[in-house]
Amino acid sequence: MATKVSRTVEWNGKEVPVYAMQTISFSALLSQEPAELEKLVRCCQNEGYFYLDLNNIDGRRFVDDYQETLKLMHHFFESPLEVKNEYGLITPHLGYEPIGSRNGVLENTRDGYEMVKVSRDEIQRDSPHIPRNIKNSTDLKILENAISGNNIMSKAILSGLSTGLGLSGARRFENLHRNDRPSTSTLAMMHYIPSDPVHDANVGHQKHTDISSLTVLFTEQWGLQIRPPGTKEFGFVEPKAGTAIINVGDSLRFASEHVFQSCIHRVVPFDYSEHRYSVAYFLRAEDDTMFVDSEGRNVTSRQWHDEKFAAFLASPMDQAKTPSSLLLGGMKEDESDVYAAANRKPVVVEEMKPAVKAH
Ligand SMILES: O=C(O)CCC(=O)C(=O)O
Ligand SMILES: [Fe+2]
Repeated sequence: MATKVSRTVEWNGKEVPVYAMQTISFSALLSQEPAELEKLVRCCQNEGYFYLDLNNIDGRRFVDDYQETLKLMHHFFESPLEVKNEYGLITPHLGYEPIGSRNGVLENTRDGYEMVKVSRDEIQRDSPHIPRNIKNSTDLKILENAISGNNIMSKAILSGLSTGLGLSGARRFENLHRNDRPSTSTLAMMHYIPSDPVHDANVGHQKHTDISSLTVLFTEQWGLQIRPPGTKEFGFVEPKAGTAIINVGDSLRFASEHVFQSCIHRVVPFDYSEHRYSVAYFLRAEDDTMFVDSEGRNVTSRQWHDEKFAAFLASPMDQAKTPSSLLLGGMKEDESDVYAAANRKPVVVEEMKPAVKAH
């Protein structure tokens, strides 16, 4: 099925597609309406992404939670770097990553965002490990609401997919994502700094598929681009008020026996002068879930997470040596991507090491 382009926008000196995305109603999903479940299954099989419409009585609270999270993020990111680095990156799914911890979206750049992650397992502990500048009881409540709300949305989607595919009992996808089992599920809060792709050393977010089973993303700002299966170029995802952007990640692709599409995406500077904020919840499978990965290997969910995270953090040289099946979860691109190299004046970028704290 050909992917539809809803319109084009001018970006980087040319007209670029804005990809049309299906919308799934959270309300219809809760009632498991058969037509909605069929549409949901088709979205995951054909494209690997969709909007989740939260403009209804059950969904609006999650949009409100996102607004609260945004305020908390401003407070966190506007604190001095020493305060943020004091928390550091405790484990790959918990902690702070400063700007430039990973490769950027263009050759010879490092990334243009800082990120703080609070994991679902951590927020449930008696004294969770949380940065001290977002740790009062109001902050903890905001983080708990965001994590539980995103968990509820993503579980409703998993449940709809299981029913839509006729899976029962232990074969249902929810059964690989039980709430009381250890997992790397986490809430990632991101702040992208203004950047000019031609001159700046820190630009965007590298091309990848997500490690997760499902990603629930909130953002009000442009910048996210996807590369739908079979298309020849990246195009924008239009942010829409009252909706979350959902994409399938590698784990659900593997759990579906590689029938669902894991979404190839990246983040580019849209308005070069803008600070951009996004919140992604990564619902991940229980650590010891077994999958067959894109190379036919038997791996646990945790192993896939750890290997792919190491590839995310690897230097450009080391990353070039890892198979593309790791960064792209076995998804194929039809034609090579010219933006990454063509838009760059040759610059020398000092390699920056991520601030990973030993604990
Ligand atoms: O910031 C965004 O819009 C997407 C971020 C993303 O792709 C990720 O964190 O995996
Ligand atoms: Fe992503």
